[in-house]
Amino acid sequence: MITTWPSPAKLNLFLYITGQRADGYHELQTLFQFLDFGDTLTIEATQRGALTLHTPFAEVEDENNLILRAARLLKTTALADQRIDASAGAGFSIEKRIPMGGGLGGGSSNAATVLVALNRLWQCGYSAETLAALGLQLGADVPVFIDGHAAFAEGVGERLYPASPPEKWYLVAHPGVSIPTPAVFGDHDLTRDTPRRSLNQLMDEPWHNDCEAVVRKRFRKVDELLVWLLEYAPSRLTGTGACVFAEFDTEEAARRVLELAPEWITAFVARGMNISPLQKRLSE
Ligand SMILES: C[C@@](CO)(OP(=O)(O)O)[C@H](O)COP(=O)(O)OP(=O)(O)OC[C@H]1O[C@@H](n2ccc(N)nc2=O)[C@H](O)[C@@H]1O
Ligand SMILES: Nc1ncnc2c1ncn2[C@@H]1O[C@H](COP(=O)(O)OP(=O)(O)O)[C@@H](O)[C@H]1O
Repeated sequence: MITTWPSPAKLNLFLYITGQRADGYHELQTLFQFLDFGDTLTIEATQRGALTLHTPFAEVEDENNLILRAARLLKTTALADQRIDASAGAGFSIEKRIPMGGGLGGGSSNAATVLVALNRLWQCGYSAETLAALGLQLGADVPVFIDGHAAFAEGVGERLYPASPPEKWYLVAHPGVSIPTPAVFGDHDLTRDTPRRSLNQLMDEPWHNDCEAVVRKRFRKVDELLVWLLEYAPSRLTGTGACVFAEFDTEEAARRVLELAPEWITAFVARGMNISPLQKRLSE
């Protein structure tokens, strides 16, 4: 049977770096919200054993593709736990809409969707907590996509607390550059000592992203994009970039600005969602 699954994008509505662990990873306080915009995965569970991506990416070898890495991880784990046998297989196709390396979490979201969907299709019976722990091995943002609820995250993103920020409309814009996460975390000028605050305190204060200054300094296009957007609405970076978002109370207001966007800007309008489209699909 062929099934289709949403794989939504996320925004980091704020992102603060509060320290650095001994292993070099940065301690964050961040607020995740999903978008009603994302990729669509088509998955066919088979009994032929193989895990196949029918729509390979030009930019990513199959071996490194998070779709197949997530599928392999679930298969290995479920085989060891004797929840499936070696004949469990799957074929994947994806309609990719989320720009890669954009800070919109596309790769992590694809991994989460694959774990959740195969858990259902292969009837592995793992809880969301177990899937999230597995997903964390693939990327810090995978657990929030599995959990499916907007969340305040601490640590490197593994401690999640459900949150319900306003579901605003966003103009999300891509400056045409891809920014690798390590380039930002490795920058000497990065702010790494923002004091830790409670969620209540954070919700009451204006929101920022500690990566923004470094990204604006290193990538002129991101700076130009923010200068342009800030004329119209509060705007900032998501994740470690490259995408930025401007927030609006209505879709019409966001679309009016979209129409004014200069040609070099690729942008779309989407709504913030506190329950992810994947979560909604699961409860259908
Ligand atoms: C900071 C966030 C916020 O959403 O950025 P985006 O990737 O979405 O832009 C994520 O948590 C990113 O997590 P994740 O996507 O797993 O990071 P990776 O690409 O695996 O990290 C690449 C490298 O960045 C550094 N890194 C990453 C996360 C972190 N909290 N501290 C770090 O220092 C590490 O050197 C790591 O090896
Ligand atoms: N299925 C996938 N979708 C997107 N990126 C993937 C995928 N598999 C592996 N990657 C790699 O992960 C990197 C980060 O991707 P992504 O999660 O979309 O961006 P970000 O971490 O900036 O939000 C990409 O640049 C790409 O090399």
